[in-house]
Parts: sequence; structure tokens; C-alpha cells
Amino acid sequence: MTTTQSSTSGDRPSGAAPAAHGGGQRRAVVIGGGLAGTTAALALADAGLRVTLTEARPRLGGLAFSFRRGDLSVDNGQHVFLRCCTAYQWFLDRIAARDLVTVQERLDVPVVDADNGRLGRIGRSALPVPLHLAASLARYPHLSLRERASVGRAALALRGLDPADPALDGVDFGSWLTARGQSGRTVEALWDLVGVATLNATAGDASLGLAAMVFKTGLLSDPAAADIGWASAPLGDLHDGRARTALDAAGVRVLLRSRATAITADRIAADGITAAGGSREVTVETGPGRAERLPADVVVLAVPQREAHGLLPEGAVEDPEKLLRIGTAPILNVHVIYDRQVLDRPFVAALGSPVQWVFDRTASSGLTGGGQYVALSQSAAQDEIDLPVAELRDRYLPELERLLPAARGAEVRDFFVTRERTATFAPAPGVGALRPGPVTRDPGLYLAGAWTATGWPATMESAVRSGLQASREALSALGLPSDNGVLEAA
Ligand SMILES: Cc1cc2nc3c(=O)[nH]c(=O)nc-3n(C[C@H](O)[C@H](O)[C@H](O)COP(=O)(O)OP(=O)(O)OC[C@H]3O[C@@H](n4cnc5c(N)ncnc54)[C@H](O)[C@@H]3O)c2cc1C
Repeated sequence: MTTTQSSTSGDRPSGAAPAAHGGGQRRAVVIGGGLAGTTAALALADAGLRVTLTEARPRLGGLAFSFRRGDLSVDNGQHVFLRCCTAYQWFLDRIAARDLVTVQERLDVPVVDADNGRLGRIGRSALPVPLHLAASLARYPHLSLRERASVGRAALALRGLDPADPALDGVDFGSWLTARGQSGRTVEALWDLVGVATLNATAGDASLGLAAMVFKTGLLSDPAAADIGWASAPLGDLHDGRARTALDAAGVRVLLRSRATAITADRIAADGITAAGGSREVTVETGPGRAERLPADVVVLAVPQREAHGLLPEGAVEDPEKLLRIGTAPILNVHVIYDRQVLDRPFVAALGSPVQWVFDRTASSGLTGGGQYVALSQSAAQDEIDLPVAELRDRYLPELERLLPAARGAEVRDFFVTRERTATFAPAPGVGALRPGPVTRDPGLYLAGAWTATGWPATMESAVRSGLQASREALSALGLPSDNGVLEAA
């Protein structure tokens, strides 16, 4: 292996950044070009550091990406966000990508019961919380009167919970709902309808702390909090294309196809921890037989938990094995191209069917010629993630015909699936105690990633928050302000 020594090459005018020990700009290396790493790289560059972002794959965006299939741009999975996802929306602004997303003016989720074809809606009015949901709940046809009343009582009880209370982390949401009088049908038709999509677990498999966080923030904080947003262009146009442009403009050196293989520190104290002021070096494989060693005052490790465990220098976190105890959960996406329009709204959620949520991806994928492209987003898909395509086709096409009458008799032009086996960390009871914060015992090394301790489930919001948290800690240790204000505002 050839090893070349190189330094970063940001193109800020000299003097724009604070001086490092021994003169010159402070150097940061961010490992991982998902939303967490991209956020950290931007925040550090904005504060005047010379930043190199190194990403193993040939593109940025991490788990929220697109690929080409013939003439189509396909997202690996439907990604939605809520209006309360303030950090992700800050990120969209920072990469100048607001024009590539759509946000509903008012929460409106159509819910079809496949068993009887009945359409209900979860929506909101302009009334203050919690009355904003009252009218929609009162009319929700998929629950009995008694069940609807019980939902109101459980929502009020949820409102009184503190999601950050460690005692909630060990309790499962399903048992809590049962103890609050929620029937199996109520859980299926309401709590899991929202919870499975946001937590990537059914109520029985989810930590009450995370569930309380999602429902309190999304449904019980502000009337507009749960308005739904989604990309109206391929995810890659946002998280790779626009992000690259923003990083270039900020002077960040981006290394793609460049896997970090080691982090070393030059001043290791007797207890194995890098002494303050010591510099670090990140070794990156930039191609077959080629590597670079990147010196850094600050390293942000923004890779999934298993990879982070493999890269963390010894002693950098107290109990690194905890990272390996954070489980993962899969998401399956089923993509169907019909020869005609079968869905007459941007999305629909389903009950009484294995189908969970169906999204219209026609315009964003670039499909032309009068057909329609729908994508089924199947969260907590442990039982299906490894099924053969033919089996999934036999399962889902008839279900779509049950749900969407216009699909009956329509020709299927293409059918394919995307499988993300480790789409998110599993939000299981107890996971909160395993998620580390951004600070390690090495004062120049920080952790980021949707799986770190942000209080949020594994979402784009959590990823961006983690990148902001890590960069804020790094800047504060250098005596520099971090002035984006997003974390404080939320
Ligand atoms: C199918 C699917 C659907 C989803 N739906 C939603 C949704 O609707 N709403 C929502 O908010 N969230 C959703 N998510 C979750 C969301 O995509 C993630 O939480 C978020 O993108 C994670 O970002 P991250 O930066 O923390 O991690 P990642 O995206 O995993 O980024 C880590 C990056 O590090 C790189 N890397 C790893 N090792 C190295 C190394 N040694 N050197 C250099 N680079 C390395 C990886 O290649 C990767 O690019 C979904 C995820 C999936 C998979």
C-alpha cells in the first residue's frame, strides 16, 4: 500500500479561521457523508475550520439516497419529515434545497381500510393543541366511539410524560397503551399507523421514551407540528447534489470512495485517552493500494454504530460494547410501475392489509408516458425483508388491487424491491441507555449519527441534530461559537 501524507485543502482565505496550536487553521476530518456527517462538515466549515469529509461510497447522502433504474430515479426508501423536524429543515435551507421538498399546508393523512374500502382521514384544524385533532378524531371511521374517546384520554396521559425521563426508556409503548385502555384495534388503526412509520417498530417493540417523544412533539406540541413533508425530487438531488454544492462553496474538501480505516492520536495519556491539545490522524483508503493520512485537530465520526465501534481508538468511550448492543431494524420498499394512474393523491395509509403506506413517486422519479409509479414503504419489515421478489409480488399486487380499485385491470410494467436491512437502529426498550452522546473521552473526537443520543428515533432529523450537536461540542472545546441556533430553538 502506498501511503501519502497530505493535509486538507480548504480554500478559505488565510486568516478567516481561528489559529490552531502552532499557527494555521484548525483542521477537522469528518468521517461519513450521510446527513450527520454532511451537517457536521458544514457547521465546522462555517465556523472557519478547514474540513475534509471522507465518505466510503461514491456519493453523499448515506441511507437517504437515489439510484438510476433505466430512465427512472429511484429513492431507496420513501423519506418523509414533519414540520416539527426543525433541524432537517435548517439543513435543507443550508444546502439550498427547500425548493425540492413539499410540505402539506395542513396535516392530512388519508387512511383506507382494505377490508371495506372505507376512507378515513387524520387531519388537523387551526385550533390550539390538543383540540386541533379533536374534530378529525371524532370523525375517524376506523374506530368505535368508545375507542375514539379512549384515544383522547391516552393522548392526554402522553402529554404528561417526559420523554427524557430514563424510567420511560425501559418500558414498552404497547404495554403502556394497553394499561391506558387502548384496544388492539386502536393500536393498529391509530398508534401503530403513525408509530410504525416513525419509529420503525410496533408499539410492543418500542421504547415508551421514544414513542412519547414522537407523539408529543409531532401531535401535541404545536398544531402544525405534524404537517407532512417529502422530497419532490429524487433524494440524491438533495442529499448528494445540493449538499455537494454547499460543501464546495463552504470550502470543504470531499473525498468520495474513501473509507476511513483508522483514527490515531499522537498524545496518548497513561489512561489511554488523548491529552487535550494532542492532534489526531485519520487514515483513509482512497483507492486500491492508495491511502492518505489526514492530520486533524477535530475528528467527527459520523458512521453507523457498528462501523463506529470498529474505528474508535481504544479507551475513547467508556464501554464500546454498548454500541454493538444497539439493534437494527429493516425497511422494505416495494416499487410498482402501472400503465395508468391508480392512486389519486400523494399518499395513502392502509389498514387491514400488509400494505402500510403507499406513495406516488411518478413526478419525482421522472416517469413519463401516462403511467404511475407507486412505492410501498414497509417499516418494521423483519418478516419480509428476505422474501424473494416473486413472493412479494404475489403478496402485494393483489393487496394493491384491494386498496386501489383503479389498479384492478391495470398492467404492471415493472415491479422491484429495495431492501434496507439495517435501515434504523431498533427503538427497543432500553436503547436510550445504549446511545452515546457526541463527546468522547478524547477531547478532539466526537460522535454523530442518527443512532447517537439525540432523543429522536433514527430519522433524518436525528442525523442532522447529531451533526449539529457534535460540531457544537467541538467548536465549544476550541472556544468558538456555533451560531446556527437550531438546537436551542427546538
Ligand atoms: C428505507 C429507509 C427509509 C427511511 N425513512 C425515513 C423517513 O421517512 N424519515 C426519516 O426522517 N428518516 C428515514 N430513514 C432514516 C434516515 O435515512 C436515517 O436516519 C439517516 O439518513 C441516517 O443518517 P446518518 O448520517 O446518521 O447515517 P448514514 O446515512 O448511515 O451515513 C453514514 C455514512 O457513513 C459512511 N461510512 C461508513 N463507514 C465509513 C468509513 N469507514 N469511512 C467513510 N465513510 C463511512 C456510509 O457509507 C454512510 O454514507 C429511513 C431510512 C431508510 C433506510
